Amino acid sequence: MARRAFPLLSQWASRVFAVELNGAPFYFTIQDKIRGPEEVPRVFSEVHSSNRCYSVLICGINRVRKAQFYGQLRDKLLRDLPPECDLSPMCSYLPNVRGSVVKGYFLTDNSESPSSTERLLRDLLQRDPVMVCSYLRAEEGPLWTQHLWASVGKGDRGFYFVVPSDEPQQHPSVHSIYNTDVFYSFEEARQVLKECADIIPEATSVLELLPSRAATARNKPDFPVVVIEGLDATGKTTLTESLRDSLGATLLRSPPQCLSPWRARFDQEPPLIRRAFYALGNYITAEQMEQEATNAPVIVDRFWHSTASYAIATAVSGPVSSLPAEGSELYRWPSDLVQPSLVVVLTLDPEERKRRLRVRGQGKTEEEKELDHNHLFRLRVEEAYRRISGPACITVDASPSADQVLQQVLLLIRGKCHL
Ligand SMILES: Nc1ncnc2c1ncn2[C@@H]1O[C@H](COP(=O)(O)OP(=O)(O)O)[C@@H](O)[C@H]1O
Ligand SMILES: Nc1ccn([C@@H]2O[C@H](COP(=O)(O)OP(=O)(O)O)[C@@H](O)[C@H]2O)c(=O)n1
Repeated sequence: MARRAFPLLSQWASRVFAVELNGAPFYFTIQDKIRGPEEVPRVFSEVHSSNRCYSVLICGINRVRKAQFYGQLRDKLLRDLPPECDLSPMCSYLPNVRGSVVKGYFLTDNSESPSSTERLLRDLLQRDPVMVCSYLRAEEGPLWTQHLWASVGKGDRGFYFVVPSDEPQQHPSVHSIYNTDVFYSFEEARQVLKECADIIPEATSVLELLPSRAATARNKPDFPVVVIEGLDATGKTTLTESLRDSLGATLLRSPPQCLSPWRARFDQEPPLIRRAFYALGNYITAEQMEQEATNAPVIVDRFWHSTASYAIATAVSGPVSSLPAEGSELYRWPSDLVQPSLVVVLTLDPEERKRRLRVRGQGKTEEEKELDHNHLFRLRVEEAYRRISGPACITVDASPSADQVLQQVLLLIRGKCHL
């Protein structure tokens, strides 16, 4: 077993394992002996007793490499495993220990013989930073055992009984959102791009466009800065352009225009890198906001609410209740990011939003496609929008006509920003 797995092993028996089945996590843990009648965890209860299951967890310390390898591993397993093998995302963590989450995949092999799957997994273990376990039905009784591949250390017999684990209060991914999916300072996001500059040449170009540090908020901008937020097709572009014309305002967006050549490239990257890119876009826009607000009101199409809400809603799965709890520090506005005077979030009935999407008929990001067919994801994004703390934020129903929405938002801006 790779040396990189050793830190993971030190508290192996205290770990909880979560397997994602049909968009919801199922939990199990391990014990070295059976202490009484135990149930079979849901993950295993429907697996035929003659079949095998496996987990492949990614270890190592280089976070950029691990993030990229997670996607590559999925592609490799989908390509090379026998078709009778089912693949589900999984993770393992130490309860309440931030940074203890390791990610990987859970395989259920329904083929006649496990030999080709095992050959592939042995190969992976030799070459890649992974930790592999197999799961077998115990000879007597319905219980399953977990077997760590390769010798583990003195006194460790390398197998455990698999038992159900209580559902944790927080979705396990919540523990790894901080400065991985959502960045809370300019330096944290910039550091990620620095770390990937040798494997993604475009990162250097983005780094060159960045301000030398986050713009320090001046006491009060001369003119108000108003951010318009909302899901795709809620009418942000329509509204922001009308506001610009009505108020003689400057219109900005995040990500800013200067990042356009690199956006598609970073959209292909895993969350760690993609989110750092969008986070840095906000800091570039923040600098422009500060400059422009000395001359005229500023309207901004998307800002930190989008960056944080989409990231949090993607990191967790399942219903709205799996989001970080209301009031969590994960919804806290970064202290080094300029706060707008007002944030307006446009909301729209899902059917009307779909109709507008159809009328517009443009290409969408993968995330926006996901929003379309995943009702729960849409609800999570909208709820995360609501939970973000920091600048004043008002929700506006965007279903009336474009002019009525404009008039309502103008009234709000005049009332709240004394224009
Ligand atoms: N209030 C409105 N009523 C009806 N249609 C609207 C309204 N606002 C925008 N639209 C239309 O809906 C589509 C999406 O609007 P758009 O401004 O591009 O949304 P976004 O920028 O939020 O993705 C466009 O075809 C636009 O003309
Ligand atoms: N400030 C921003 C803006 C967009 N984004 C990401 O970009 C996607 C939406 O951007 P988009 O260009 O499709 O939005 P529209 O302006 O077309 O509605 C979301 O999936 C977010 O993940 C972000 O993270 N931060």
